[in-house]
Amino acid sequence: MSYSTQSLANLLTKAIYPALTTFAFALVSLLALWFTGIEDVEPGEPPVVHSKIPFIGHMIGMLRHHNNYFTILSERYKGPIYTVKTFSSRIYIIQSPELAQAAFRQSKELDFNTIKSWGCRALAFDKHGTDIVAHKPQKGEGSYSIDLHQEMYASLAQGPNLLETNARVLNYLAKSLNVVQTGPKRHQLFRWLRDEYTIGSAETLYGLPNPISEDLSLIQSVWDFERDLGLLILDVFPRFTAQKGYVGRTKALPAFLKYYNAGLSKNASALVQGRERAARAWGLTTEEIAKAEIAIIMAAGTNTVPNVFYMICHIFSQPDLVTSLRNEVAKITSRKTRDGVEVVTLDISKLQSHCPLLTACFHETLRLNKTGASVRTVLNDVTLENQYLLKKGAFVQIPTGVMQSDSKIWGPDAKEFNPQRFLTQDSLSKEEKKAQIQAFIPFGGGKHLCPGRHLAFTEIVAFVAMLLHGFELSMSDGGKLKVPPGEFQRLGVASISPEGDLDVLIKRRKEFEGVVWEFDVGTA
Ligand code: HEM
Repeated sequence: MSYSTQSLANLLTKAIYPALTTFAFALVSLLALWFTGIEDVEPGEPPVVHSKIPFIGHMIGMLRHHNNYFTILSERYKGPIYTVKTFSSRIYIIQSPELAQAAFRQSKELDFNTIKSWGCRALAFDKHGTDIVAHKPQKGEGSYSIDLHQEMYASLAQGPNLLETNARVLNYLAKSLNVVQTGPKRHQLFRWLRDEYTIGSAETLYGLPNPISEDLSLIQSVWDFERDLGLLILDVFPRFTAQKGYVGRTKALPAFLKYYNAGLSKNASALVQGRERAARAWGLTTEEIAKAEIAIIMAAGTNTVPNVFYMICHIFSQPDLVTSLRNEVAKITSRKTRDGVEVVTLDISKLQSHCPLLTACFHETLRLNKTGASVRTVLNDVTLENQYLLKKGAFVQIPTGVMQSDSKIWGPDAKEFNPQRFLTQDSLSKEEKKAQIQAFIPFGGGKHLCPGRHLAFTEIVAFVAMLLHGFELSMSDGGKLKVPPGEFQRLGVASISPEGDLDVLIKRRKEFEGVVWEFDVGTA
């Protein structure tokens, strides 16, 4: 044997063979653990649900199926909670309504702020702003996120501020119906609602003038930002990977900056003024305040519009339902002549008490259409309901769509639109009723339950009530409205939008030609 052959043999025996053997042993052990299901989860942690491809399978599944991946997994695993492992990180997926509510209650250990601080990447915050948002206060200490939470929840809670906000948005929506006169108006329904609600929300939240009223092309920017939100949070070359969202946020910034620099926020709603107060108190700059606002105009519109769209489609595709609802709505409207003009007023304070079927249609739309998930991070090891160990650093995910369409909870017609289910809950057993109440989570839950839920109810239900009372809606060929299929549910999207738009005709009902519509929002 020559010297070089000898040293190669030495190298193989001394270094490469042992390394290869160790590697092969590790691989076989990992695969054995994989196939026996005993991966490195601790006793007490929820059971692991495997992907078909070891290690990277769940990652591929999420990239391929986005939100639908959790529906696919729920068909394979029916238990109350399970663990999904991707490399070294774990996600606990909750499928039981009772555990979901328990998780919402654990707001100290199961934290929402970490997720929110990721939003800083989507908003292109630098280190200064991110540090202020992400700061975790010690016991007894204050923070920006605590103050912001207080300001937002106080401004949108039932009371004078909310009445004022309701009045602003409904005044705008009444205007958009008053322009529909005797002849039918043709609209792409989703596009029309998207534009009217985005302009209306901007007027409501920021007053006049505001960045959107000054440049209507920013409506598209807000919706592009929402579409690319997941990719903007990932923040990997967003200029190329999330082109439209990137351009949208880049365009919105100077417009909001101009608004704040001109002192126009003195006209804003209590919500926007409260956000600014908290931001300035904790040292965020005007540029950072302006950067953040695209997220608020997005939060106000991107759930509202798909839900008002599908509520209208479900209702106007069923003529019998339209008749029943018109009877309800007629009870909360009045007609008077004022200064020679006939005015029809809808009293929104009576919506819930006098329109139970309409309210049930709202809930049923949210049940079918609100997807996405509430996500939390585990700050410290915690045991949920004295049973399931959740490890520090993991994620908890509560998939709304899975919970709200589970036939074990909602019955065999769980995938169908049936508003009656919300009117007949009292006839269910105590356990069945409790499961439905706990599984209905369109607005999330616990400390972070959506603060905009009262506003959302009013702006959606009052608008649909007026549309029912005073207008006919049909497809452009005169046929009754269709319910179009929903589009692919991208990760990060919270409510399902339609795959395409609906070409519709809107016209006044004969008996309401020439009247002026208005909403009575009540007084504090
Ligand atoms: C149908 C309409 C709406 C739906 C379905 C909806 C749903 C949600 C959900 C699921 C969350 C997260 C809760 C959690 O993870 O537990 C949330 C948070 C939030 N929503 Fe809404 N929302 C709607 C309308 C609105 C409106 C009109 C506003 C008004 C500005 C708004 C403002 C917010 C804000 C500021 C948060 C963050 C709360 C926090 O930081 O703790 N939402 N919403």
